[in-house]
Amino acid sequence: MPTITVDHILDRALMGYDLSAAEGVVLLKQTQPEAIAAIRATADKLRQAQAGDIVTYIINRNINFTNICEQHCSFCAFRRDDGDDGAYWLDWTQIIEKSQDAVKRGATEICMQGGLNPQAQINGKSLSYYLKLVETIKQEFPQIHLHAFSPQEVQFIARIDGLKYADVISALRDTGVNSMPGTAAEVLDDQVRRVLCPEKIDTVTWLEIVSTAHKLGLYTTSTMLSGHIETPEQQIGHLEKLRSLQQNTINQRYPASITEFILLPFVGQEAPKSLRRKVGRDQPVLTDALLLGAVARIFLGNYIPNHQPSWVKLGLTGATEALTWGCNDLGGTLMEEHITTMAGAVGGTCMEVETLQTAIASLKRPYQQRDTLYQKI
Ligand SMILES: C[S@@+](CC[C@H](N)C(=O)[O-])C[C@H]1O[C@@H](n2cnc3c(N)ncnc32)[C@H](O)[C@@H]1O
Ligand SMILES: Nc1c(NC[C@H](O)[C@H](O)[C@H](O)CO)[nH]c(=O)[nH]c1=O
Ligand SMILES: N[C@@H](Cc1ccc(O)cc1)C(=O)O
Ligand code: SF4
Repeated sequence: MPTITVDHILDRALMGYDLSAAEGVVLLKQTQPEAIAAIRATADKLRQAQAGDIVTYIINRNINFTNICEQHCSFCAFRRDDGDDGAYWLDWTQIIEKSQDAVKRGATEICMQGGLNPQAQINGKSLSYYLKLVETIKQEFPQIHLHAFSPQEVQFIARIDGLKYADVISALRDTGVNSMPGTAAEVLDDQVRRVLCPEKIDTVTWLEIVSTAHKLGLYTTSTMLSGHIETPEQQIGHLEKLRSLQQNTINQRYPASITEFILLPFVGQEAPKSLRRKVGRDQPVLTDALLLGAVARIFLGNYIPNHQPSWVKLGLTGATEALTWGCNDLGGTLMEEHITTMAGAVGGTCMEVETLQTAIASLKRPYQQRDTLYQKI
């Protein structure tokens, strides 16, 4: 594809037009340095117009309450069977201690997700267990924003208890969940999902649960697990589904929407052998993640203004570089990270506020602490 086509696509994007899927694929397939530089520059200009120069971060803590999981996603090094080496399930005291420590260290958010543990029930009800998790944190720390439970976890509860997704989400919201992570999206393509996560919810169900959350007033994030077996066409198909969902959310005037897009490059080092062998590398390819992040900004930015790289997966240097490829947020301090660290990620498990600030300042951009919904703090 001649560069003239790329220039034409980028010019139209700068004028505010939405990219078509075919145009998105053209951008992703570029290999010439000049074309890639032009894509980066366009993503950076759109970032400035859509989100401004300030780079945000959040003081938050991850709590992964258990890694015991009934599913077997082919990318996941975190899951264990009950009784396996390294299997864990936090008790209520540990949950309170971690929350207390988070609050003491200035966290405004707890980001909570876990494995799908069939034993996590109270009086035979999965929902009762999850509500107790929420209550345990919220009774002690009502001020903390609880960002919790992926669409897959919502479906797990609904399936076990025979409930509608809306009933599960309303109950979680009424008990103290304030927003939901848009994880379990992986790649929204059922052909890819058959290899990556055959036991997970399908594409339509992920979209349905996220849309239901918005209808019920819960903001969500959105993610993509990239850099494994997916094609450029499937990557763009994923972005197209997120964009349509957000457009519909806006058109229907739902009370909440997607706050941000987070690219999650696959870490293969300790991932189950079959996928790791198929992918053939241990760590993400930074240049691939940067280009895909830039195309995501161009493709989604009219509707999803905030884009975050993952310092856990790319390292802080890689994530800082992504701030010049369309990203405007450096994510959270996290305090602890297990999921990708167990997969062999090199980025670390915790960031000090000063470290994030120094990284942002190295680009001569201003920094600002935010809350989960991107309000300044
Ligand atoms: C581990 S799950 C936790 C919540 C719940 N068990 C679920 O699957 O929805 C959270 C997300 O971590 C990401 N993740 C897991 N393993 C990863 C890996 N090896 N590299 C990058 N991201 C990974 C996936 O995108 C996954 O949806
Ligand atoms: N929690 C993890 C993130 N990012 C989450 C953000 O810090 C935050 O929860 C979000 O911006 C909502 O405000 N990224 C990872 O790679 N790994 C995590 O565990
Ligand atoms: N970043 C996601 C949560 C997340 C957690 C763990 C991961 O490995 C990846 C993503 C969100 O805030 O919505
Ligand atoms: S990604 Fe989530 S559902 Fe899949 S195996 Fe890991 S913990 Fe379980």
